Amino acid sequence: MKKGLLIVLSGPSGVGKGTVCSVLRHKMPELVYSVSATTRQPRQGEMDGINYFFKSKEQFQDMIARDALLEYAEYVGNYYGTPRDFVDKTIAEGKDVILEIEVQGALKVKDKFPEGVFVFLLPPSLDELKQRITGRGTETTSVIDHRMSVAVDEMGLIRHYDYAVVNDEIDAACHRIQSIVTAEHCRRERFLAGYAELQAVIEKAKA
Ligand SMILES: Nc1ncnc2c1ncn2[C@@H]1O[C@H](COP(=O)(O)OP(=O)(O)OP(=O)(O)O)[C@@H](O)[C@H]1O
Ligand SMILES: Nc1nc2c(ncn2[C@@H]2O[C@H](COP(=O)(O)O)[C@@H](O)[C@H]2O)c(=O)[nH]1
Repeated sequence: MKKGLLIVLSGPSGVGKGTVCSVLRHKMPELVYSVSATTRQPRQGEMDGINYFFKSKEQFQDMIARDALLEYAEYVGNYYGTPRDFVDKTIAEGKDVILEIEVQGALKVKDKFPEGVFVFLLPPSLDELKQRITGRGTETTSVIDHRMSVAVDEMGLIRHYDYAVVNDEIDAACHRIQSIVTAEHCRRERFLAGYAELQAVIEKAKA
């Protein structure tokens, strides 16, 4: 069976990964979202198993020891990781999976899964990025400052990605990502049955 795509949406904190991903999931219901594990405390309204699998540090370390994570990273004082089995199983079923993860983790996925599609979401400017993190109102000033300094380092890693998408307008950013997914499917089609048939026609014409 044809395997699904692994799409990795990454970028600095506050750029809008979560927002874009949730709009994208409405626009592309066929896209399967991978729920991460984290040791961070739930924010108001977040639900276990929906937003994250909320774990204690011991539970998270046990997942690492069991090799149950495709990747994990420590980010601003907490651990975050992608459960491996869900991703493997879903892709093997031919469904496209989207991961919404930070930059260190995305680069680890790239090592293990180079055929993935790596998309870096960019803010229109650093000022706008700070306003978005601050405006969300979920972090203290010191965490915001820490996330901003990490963001600047992360942007230097954009060259490792396949695509850069500016999140100026949510719908426009989603549209760009939809186009990328469509293009990647078309790119992979060239190795499938139609391509083999085309080769046979070319060989026959040449004979
Ligand atoms: N295109 C946009 N224009 C204006 N505001 C936006 C846009 N995209 C997202 N936002 C706002 O920016 C804030 C941060 O967005 P979001 O939480 O999705 O970012 P994130 O990249 O997932 O952050 P984190 O990595 O910290 O979880 C939110 O308040 C969101 O409503
Ligand atoms: N490496 C990973 N990063 C992840 C994962 N799940 C989420 N994240 C990223 O962590 C930061 C902080 O998230 P927040 O919910 O505390 O704001 C953000 O950049 C997420 O994209 C994961 O499984 N692995």
